[in-house]
Amino acid sequence: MKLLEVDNLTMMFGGLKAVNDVNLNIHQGEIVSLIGPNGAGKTTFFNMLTGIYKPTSGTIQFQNKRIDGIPPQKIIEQGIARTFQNIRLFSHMTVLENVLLGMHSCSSNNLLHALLRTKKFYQEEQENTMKAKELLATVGLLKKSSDYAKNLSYGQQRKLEIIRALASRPKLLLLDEPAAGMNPQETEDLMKYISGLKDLGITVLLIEHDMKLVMKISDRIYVLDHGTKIAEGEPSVIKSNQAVIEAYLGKGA
Ligand SMILES: Nc1ncnc2c1ncn2[C@@H]1O[C@H](COP(=O)(O)OP(=O)(O)OP(=O)(O)O)[C@@H](O)[C@H]1O
Repeated sequence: MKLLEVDNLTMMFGGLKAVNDVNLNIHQGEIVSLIGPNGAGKTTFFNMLTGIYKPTSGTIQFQNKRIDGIPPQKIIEQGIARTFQNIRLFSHMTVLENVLLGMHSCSSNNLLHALLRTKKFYQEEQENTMKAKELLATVGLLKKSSDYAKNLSYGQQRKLEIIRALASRPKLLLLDEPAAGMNPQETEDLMKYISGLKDLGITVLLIEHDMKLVMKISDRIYVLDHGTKIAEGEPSVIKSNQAVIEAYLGKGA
């Protein structure tokens, strides 16, 4: 089943076509990577998928419903969550609180229940805490639940970002350079973790510069260069694609 279908997506900033007429689709259960040199338009593409930017033209359908141009919060509610290139945790809150915040973005607990501190509110808080702890355990962060997010190592903060995104129970998880700044062992662990998300029914779209990781983990890869899609296919095909090699290494490569 097609989970995400993007047709002719374009984003202009003044005269600059940051994303130029891009088509992309993702099937349920796939791990798809979006790669390309610096400035290729990858993050702009994510920003359109998550409602931060309204596309200049083109359409985005998620589970057969148009989502282009709708606000970020509504997109989370539809089942798309993301992490950011620059870590965006609440550094003066605990690890557990950061995950709970991710949950509240999809919680049925409305303001009234929270204000009145109803029984329903407490029940839901308890359930959320349990689920948050279960999620933290999957990346070895349970014992850090009460630590401030700012006191985690860089690799741990990246993991926490992923857990916070997963807390909203997404069907599609967008990861923007999750391995940036990680050491080789942390990257290896992360790769296994992302692969494991498939078994939980989570589909992944990944922006990543670590080519070893991308080639190992991806079912399919899309390549952007200067906003335009220059290649798509399985890792073995992308590896030997001349346009891709030139985009990364320059003409004559
Ligand atoms: N808000 C904006 N206003 C103007 N130009 C922008 C804006 N956001 C991005 N751009 C430009 O759009 C182009 C694509 O940028 P984008 O950040 O999407 O690339 P990227 O592939 O994610 O790059 P990187 O790998 O370096 O993160 C760049 O030329 C960038 O300067």
